[in-house]
Amino acid sequence: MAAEGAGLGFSVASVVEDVLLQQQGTRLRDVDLESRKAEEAAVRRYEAAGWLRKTVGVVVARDLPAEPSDEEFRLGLRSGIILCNVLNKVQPGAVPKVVEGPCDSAVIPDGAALSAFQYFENVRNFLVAVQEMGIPTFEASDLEQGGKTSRIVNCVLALKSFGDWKQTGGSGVWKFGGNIKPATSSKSFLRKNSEPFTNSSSRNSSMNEKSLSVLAPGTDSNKMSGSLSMLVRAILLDKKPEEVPALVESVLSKVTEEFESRMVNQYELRKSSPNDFGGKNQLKSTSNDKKTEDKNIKPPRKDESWTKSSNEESKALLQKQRTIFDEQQSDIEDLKSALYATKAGMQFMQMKFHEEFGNLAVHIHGLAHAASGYHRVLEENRKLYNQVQDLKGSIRVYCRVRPFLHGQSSYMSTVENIEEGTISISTPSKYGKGHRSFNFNKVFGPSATQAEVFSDTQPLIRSVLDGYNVCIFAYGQTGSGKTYTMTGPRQLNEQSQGVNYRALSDLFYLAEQRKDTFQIRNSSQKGLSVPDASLVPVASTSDVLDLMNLGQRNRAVGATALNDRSSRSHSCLTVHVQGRDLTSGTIFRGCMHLVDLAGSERVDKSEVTGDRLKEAQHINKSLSALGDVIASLAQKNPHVPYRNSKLTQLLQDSLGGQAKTLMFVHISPEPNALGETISTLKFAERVATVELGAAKVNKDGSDVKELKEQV
Ligand SMILES: Nc1ncnc2c1ncn2[C@@H]1O[C@H](COP(=O)(O)OP(=O)(O)OP(=O)(O)O)[C@@H](O)[C@H]1O
Repeated sequence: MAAEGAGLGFSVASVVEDVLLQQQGTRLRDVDLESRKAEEAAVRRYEAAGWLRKTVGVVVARDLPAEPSDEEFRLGLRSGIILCNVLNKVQPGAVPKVVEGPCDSAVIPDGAALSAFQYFENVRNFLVAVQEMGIPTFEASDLEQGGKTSRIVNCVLALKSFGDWKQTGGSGVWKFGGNIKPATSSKSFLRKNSEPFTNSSSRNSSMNEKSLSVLAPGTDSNKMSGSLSMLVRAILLDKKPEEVPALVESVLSKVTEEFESRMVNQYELRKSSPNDFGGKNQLKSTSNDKKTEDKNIKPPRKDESWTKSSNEESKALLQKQRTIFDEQQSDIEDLKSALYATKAGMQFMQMKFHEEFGNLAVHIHGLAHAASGYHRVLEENRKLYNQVQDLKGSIRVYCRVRPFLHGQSSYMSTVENIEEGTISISTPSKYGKGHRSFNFNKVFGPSATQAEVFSDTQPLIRSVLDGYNVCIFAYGQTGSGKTYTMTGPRQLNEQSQGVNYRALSDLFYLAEQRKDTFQIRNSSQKGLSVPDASLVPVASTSDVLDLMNLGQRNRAVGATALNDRSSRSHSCLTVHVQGRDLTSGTIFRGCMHLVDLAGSERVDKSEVTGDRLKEAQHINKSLSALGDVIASLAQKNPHVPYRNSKLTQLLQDSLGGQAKTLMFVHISPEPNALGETISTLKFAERVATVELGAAKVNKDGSDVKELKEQV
């Protein structure tokens, strides 16, 4: 087998030869073999020399004999002049300038050194040129003594083959096969230019032995096969048959080892000289051994394709990374601008916030100022309001006439006339029919509604929240309508509700209205002056009414001649109120007494005896004491007899001072009650006269009217 890996730069045959030579040592000096090899080498050398002489002419090739020895061949070509000239003949212009040495005409003695200039220029230029052409080269040192002439011969014969190919028209692909042993030195020559054929991809394919023998007949392929056979025969000649397998195995092992070593060297060389990769592969030896070809060629192909795909992958990867980088860069820019926008927005918001905050502070300041002004006005209003109430009198007496009850319509009423604050009563006299008039703050006739009766009372409820004490009580003989005025009939509805409901309703309503400025709660600072009385916190009108019903159930009730459901005791409900002005912190305390007195009839009229008589006497006593207190207050007496009865003690804080007292005096229209009616009216008028007298200066209403308008 004489296959060559042209692209690898060494031949399998040469490897085998080297190994065999090493293996056999002196045995290879077999005379026959040596002579045969020498003969073959000489034939090739002569062929090369003959072609050189013929191509460059005898003048130029004067130093090269037609059949030179190894030394003569080396010395003849050592100046590089013949080589450059022959190359220019084959490939014109391949070596642009051939240096003709000064002693080119002189016979160069053996071993004499050429000028460095010639050596460097000519040989270098030649080697570079043939390398570019893809022709197997040799080492410059091969031209020196001890160099391998066979490689120079190979190069020349390859050049000859190329020249022949060109002379035949240069069609197709030039192929060269031979026992080429190109230089394996790390020294590489740069190509000055490139020939079209060297770029042919087909040049990268190795040739098979058939094409080699056809295109390069007579070259050393067949000879090498013969040479190897001879070598093998020589090695095995003196061996015993049993030694042969081990020897063959040893040789093959060595061959494999050497081959692999050279392969590795070749790869390393290519790796270190990537630019020469194509160039070194330009010259393709042929081989019939397809397997060997694949074995030799595939690795560099793989290497090349791998490098190519690796480069492509790297490029793709790089491109991808660049794209990602660009995208990220763009995202960063977007984020940056969003950040700036947000920042600007925040700053704007902050500025606006400060602005709004400043405006708010100004508004709050204004509101605070207005609020304090409002409270000043409110306080003023409160004072004026209560001043009006004072001018209206601290003790006000109202008279109410009960209508005839069912079945009494045939009676003549004792009430002759009612005119705002004056009531006229018919009185029998010795001289015929007479009448008597009584003056009060107001007189309500039989047809007056509960709402009308309460209308004058309502303003005083506000005074309770302003810290005034108010006492409302009903006075009159039994059955005259006291309970009706204070509570209402048995069948209650919104219209028939009495003073108690309305007063309490207003009180809680006003308290609810003032809750933002006043904190209002019921309280009792001084304690209760009535034993067994209880103080219960309440939050609404219904709470109070529940308590009133409880008290009503405990109230002594009995049938009398004048009222089948007569109240035989006083009913007193007191509501304590404490308010605090949330702005000024001022605390107001007020209370309201709602009193339904027991009947004021005379004992004889009510036809009571025994315990009832005692009861009536107690009632009369307390009412009498009340009359005395009120009379004392009205007359501005320095001493007011509060302690004469439990009733007056209970009402002490609401009778006198700044307290407002409202007395509803009730009379019955029946003639048989005339005596009690006159008696009641006389008592009531006594209370009212002093107040009315004080108020008379304002009777025309100018001052009161003016104050009302201010409020
Ligand atoms: N203004 C009025 N309109 C209609 N009915 C009335 C009026 N005033 C009183 N009455 C009725 O007259 C009756 C007696 O009234 P009431 O019980 O209120 O008298 P009183 O003064 O409270 O009696 P006593 O002192 O005995 O408790 C009741 O049936 C009541 O409904």
